[in-house]
Amino acid sequence: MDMVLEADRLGKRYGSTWALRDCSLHLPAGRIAALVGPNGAGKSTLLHLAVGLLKPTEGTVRVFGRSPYGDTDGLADIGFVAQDTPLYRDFTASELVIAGGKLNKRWDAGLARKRLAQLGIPPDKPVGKLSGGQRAQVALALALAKQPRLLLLDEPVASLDPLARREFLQSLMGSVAESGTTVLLSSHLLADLERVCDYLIVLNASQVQLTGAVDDLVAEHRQLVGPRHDGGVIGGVTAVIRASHTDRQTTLLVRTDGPVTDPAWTIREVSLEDVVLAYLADGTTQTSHSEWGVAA
Ligand SMILES: Nc1ncnc2c1ncn2[C@@H]1O[C@H](COP(=O)(O)OP(=O)(O)OP(=O)(O)O)[C@@H](O)[C@H]1O
Repeated sequence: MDMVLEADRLGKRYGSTWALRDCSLHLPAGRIAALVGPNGAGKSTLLHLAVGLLKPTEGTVRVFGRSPYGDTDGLADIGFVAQDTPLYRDFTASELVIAGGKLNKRWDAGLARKRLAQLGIPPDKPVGKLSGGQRAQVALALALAKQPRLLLLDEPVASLDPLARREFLQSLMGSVAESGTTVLLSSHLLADLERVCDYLIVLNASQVQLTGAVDDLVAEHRQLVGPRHDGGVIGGVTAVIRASHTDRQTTLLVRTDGPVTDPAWTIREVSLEDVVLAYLADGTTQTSHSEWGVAA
């Protein structure tokens, strides 16, 4: 399997604060990957390291096998839309399309103009006077015109209303399906991500909590509900990710490696959102594996 992005024990420190620590992950080619985590988890830091805007403090990151920091040639393959879609606000969309052609070796100005026309975005109005949603679409059109092999988007839909979000994500999916571009997209909007992403990276407090193909992750996790249970081996369960109790009942979100056959438990399938929220739960609700004597 071709890997587009590989991080090995990657870390970035600002003064005494680790923004990202011990981050090891890979992103296979052709995926649309969701990068999720609470505020301050390290998502933007990971994206900035991947595009070469930051130098790792420790460990390595490789994009298409190259170390991005200082590698200006490698930039031709990477499209990046930073948080809040920074654009030159006095420029019109048409002017930005022309400027992009002068700054990039590979540039499909026709594609950008066609996208903007399809979306009804006025080409001759300064982008600073467009709506937030229109600006996000201009930024995406410019990033796609670059024909990147990897597209990094930092919270691209944060400022959009639900309809604009849906349109934005649909147009993104349509474009990358045609081109085969790999996408890594950070967002807090789990329901949106569940619709468009087939790969997941969960960061929390500067560390990777979970990574893998969405279908596999959803299939491997289950919710168990049963009589109050304060620990012990459960056959088929490799990890208890989250446990909550009432006086009589215990609810667990677990990772499995086979069927859970104990009839004491009612077993339910989970959504991607259930899985992500369980991994993001704080230490007071997360249960260590040893406490549960998890079955090997
Ligand atoms: N330039 C900087 N100087 C000092 N600390 C920074 C800097 N940039 C980020 N940090 C810190 O690094 C940590 C990770 O920040 P980062 O912006 O990567 O998080 P994030 O997951 O993108 O957050 P958000 O969802 O709020 O955008 C935070 O604790 C943040 O305060």
